[in-house]
Amino acid sequence: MGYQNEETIFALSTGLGRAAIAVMRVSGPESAGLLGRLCGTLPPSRKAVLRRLWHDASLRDNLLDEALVLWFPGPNSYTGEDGFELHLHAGPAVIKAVAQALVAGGARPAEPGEFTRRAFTNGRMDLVEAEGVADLVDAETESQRKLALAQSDGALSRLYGEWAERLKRILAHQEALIDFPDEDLPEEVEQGLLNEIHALIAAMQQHIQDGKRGERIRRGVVFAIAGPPNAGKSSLLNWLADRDAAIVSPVAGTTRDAIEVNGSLAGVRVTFVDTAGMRETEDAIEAEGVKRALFHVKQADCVLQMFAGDMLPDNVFPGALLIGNKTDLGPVPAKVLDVPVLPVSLQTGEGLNELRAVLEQKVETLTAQAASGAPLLTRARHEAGVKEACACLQQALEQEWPEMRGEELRLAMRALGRLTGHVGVEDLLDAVFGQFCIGK
Ligand SMILES: Nc1nc2c(ncn2[C@@H]2O[C@H](COP(=O)(O)OP(=O)(O)OP(=O)(O)O)[C@@H](O)[C@H]2O)c(=O)[nH]1
Ligand SMILES: [K+]
Ligand SMILES: [Mg+2]
Repeated sequence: MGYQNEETIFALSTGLGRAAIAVMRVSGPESAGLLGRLCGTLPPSRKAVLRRLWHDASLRDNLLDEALVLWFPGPNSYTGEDGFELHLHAGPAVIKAVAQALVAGGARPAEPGEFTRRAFTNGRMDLVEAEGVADLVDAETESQRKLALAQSDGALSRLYGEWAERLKRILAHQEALIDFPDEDLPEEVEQGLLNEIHALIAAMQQHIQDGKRGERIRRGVVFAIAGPPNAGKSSLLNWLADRDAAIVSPVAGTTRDAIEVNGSLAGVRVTFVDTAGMRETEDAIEAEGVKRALFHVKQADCVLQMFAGDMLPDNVFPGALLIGNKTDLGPVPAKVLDVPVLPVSLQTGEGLNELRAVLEQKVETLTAQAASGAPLLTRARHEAGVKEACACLQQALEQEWPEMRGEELRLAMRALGRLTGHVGVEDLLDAVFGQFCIGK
């Protein structure tokens, strides 16, 4: 992309707070000068060396710290520019003094995500990989880590790149049909081209279908707990959270606002949402709670539908796990409306181990790897891009005129290009990089 950043930036790449070591990261054209100013001479490339850091080494003015220094000359650095890292003693006064020395040398503090944005600008990674880096920084569970690592390592980008290559070949054939309309190109050329478009559409549709799983891993699997008042929904939430997250009381209609608790099951991030008991009510606030409950039921990946004792539900939400609570007061039926019931007692703990196993199983099913082993899409942005490309290909199949078909194919190509950031993405960049922390 050939675009050079004039400014040299710096940021603390480690978190603030009491720690032994803080890593200061610097990138930009003035890096060599700055590092020389701090420690005298440039250390060897890509080797950790111990150096004294001065406010201005040439003057032996104000010793700041003794630190490990790493010099990363471009273009084979994270950002593609010259850069270096200082592994400082993490005292706030040390960090502040080094930051002041960097500013005195002409650098400025980095914006959130600016290092990775420069890596993108300098062609060191594409947009999908950059998003993978952001997810890796945020990863809390094993499955999030694996997904983000594969993505930042380019697995998803390679899949989109492959599709772009296939599309390029289709376009080339299409152009041949346009350029030689009256020559006797064999029928097979056109049929082969249509077959290829069909195959690509099928691959994209499969990817979109599998995609829900990737997104679930990234943002977590959401369970909504729903049912009539006093079924024991908040009691269930508290057990799942292992703390008193929600108020439990014998008063029907205790919970009004939806209460969310995060945790992890089977190595996957999960969110449980406790909701207001569903019933007809005159109370305006409770009615609002019921409305919110229905909203969460709709949004959830899976509904935990509770009832107590013999207050059987007269409908079951699609895909819901039915939980029959308060077995200590009497038995619950094995099935309701043909859906098996998980019998539990939040009071005595009966059935809770079995319930946990069922929930783990559910999480595994909802986030299972695609059968094809293909990388999963992880964001609504990817889904929208692939859907757009797919829609253009479907449009292409409808077109009688070769020129019109060619135009739809080019639009599909653009949609794929925007995904990885290879075409016209200026407006996208702030959205993608704004979510990073400073120093990445
Ligand atoms: N005997 C018995 N009581 C239970 C059990 N689980 C919950 N309870 C009691 O049932 C009452 C209602 O429990 P909650 O957890 O507040 O029920 P809820 O479904 O959240 O109720 P709302 O928020 O009002 O919709 C409380 O008094 C609980 O102590 C159980 O397994 N056995
Ligand atoms: K209650
Ligand atoms: Mg409640």
